[in-house]
Amino acid sequence: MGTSLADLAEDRPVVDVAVGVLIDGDGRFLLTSRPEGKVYAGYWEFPGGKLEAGETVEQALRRELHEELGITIGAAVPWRIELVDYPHARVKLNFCKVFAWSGDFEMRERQSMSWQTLPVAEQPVLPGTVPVLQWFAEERGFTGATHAG
Ligand SMILES: Nc1nc2c([nH]c(=O)n2[C@H]2C[C@H](O)[C@@H](COP(=O)(O)OP(=O)(O)OP(=O)(O)O)O2)c(=O)[nH]1
Repeated sequence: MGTSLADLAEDRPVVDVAVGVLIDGDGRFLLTSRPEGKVYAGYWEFPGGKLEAGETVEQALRRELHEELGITIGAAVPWRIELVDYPHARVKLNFCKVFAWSGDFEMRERQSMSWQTLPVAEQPVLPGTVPVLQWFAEERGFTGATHAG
């Protein structure tokens, strides 16, 4: 039996990522654009980043959102997990809802931020972000396209 490309893809290590879905008092959620110099630069996503050794998802999320946005989050409520195979990596996205934070938003990586509801007006949206919009649609009884393009 030979090894197919698919088998090799399955063997790629999984990179754990903590992703924050910040929701404000009006039910809007925060999207940020990926900074220059990263893969998918300019694409809109939920803020977050990779876990460092020994970190829990919540710890990584608290660190990343402080580093990237200057805020300190309260509790991170685990929502859903998604596995995405990109050409550059195989990522496990640990999405958490966040309803409380303190501090003023600062775009420390010169990214942009945008509070959105459905349908999302910003584009392009990162492929790994699209399912989250669908989960919101299901939760909120929203029908129709969740985002442009
Ligand atoms: N933050 C975030 N990442 C996402 C989302 N959807 C999605 O597929 N990803 C992917 C893109 C990247 O492959 C990975 C996150 O890695 P990253 O490069 O942003 O993480 P990082 O800030 O730790 O980056 P670095 O230190 O390596 O520069 O997860 C999302 O909604 N938010």
